[in-house]
Amino acid sequence: MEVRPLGLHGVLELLPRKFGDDRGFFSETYNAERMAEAGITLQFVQDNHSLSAARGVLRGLHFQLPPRAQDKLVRVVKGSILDVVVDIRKSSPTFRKWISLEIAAKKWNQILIPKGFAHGFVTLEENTEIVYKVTDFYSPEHDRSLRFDDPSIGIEWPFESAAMQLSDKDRNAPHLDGVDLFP
Ligand SMILES: Cc1cn([C@H]2C[C@H](O)[C@@H](COP(=O)(O)OP(=O)(O)O[C@H]3O[C@H](C)C(=O)[C@H](O)[C@H]3O)O2)c(=O)[nH]c1=O
Repeated sequence: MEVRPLGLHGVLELLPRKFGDDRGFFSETYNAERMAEAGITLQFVQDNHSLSAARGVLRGLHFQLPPRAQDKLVRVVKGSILDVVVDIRKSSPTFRKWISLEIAAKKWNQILIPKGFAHGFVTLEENTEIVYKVTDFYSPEHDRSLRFDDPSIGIEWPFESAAMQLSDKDRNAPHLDGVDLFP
């Protein structure tokens, strides 16, 4: 498995091996030993799967607060997304900084997002499906949303705001200065 550091410390792009033949392909999409060899010893407890029917569906920015914060390992099994990660740790030298990465079934890449980061994505194709592992269970009481177009973060999305489809929760999420964050 290839591991590529991205522009925020601890956020990694992972590329598992894919064995193709005339039947199709086989890939170990998660292997704890391969992860440990890369210094990643997270214990995932829940798998999630979402389908977004349209191109331009934006989900996020979401995170769970401590003590129920989640590390996430995200991949796309159909279609493609522009994945966005924001550092929301007030004491971090990269607080408010964001990075984006295209994750696509065709690229077979994944992104590892540690606790302390808000996560969101916008779909680049219709009928995009993402599957992801998390290191703590869903806790509505600790689930938080952050405004995707907060000017104090300045995320450059590939579509105009009005052209993207969001849940009411996400469309009306608070800005950074109105959300409980990580210390
Ligand atoms: C996250 C989650 C949600 N749900 C229920 C709660 C709602 O009734 C329904 C849809 O939830 P939500 O609108 O928060 O789903 P997304 O907008 O896809 O949110 C996710 O997408 C962003 C990008 C993330 O990084 C998070 O993992 C997650 O927040 O599923 C559950 O039952 N378990 C869960 O773990």
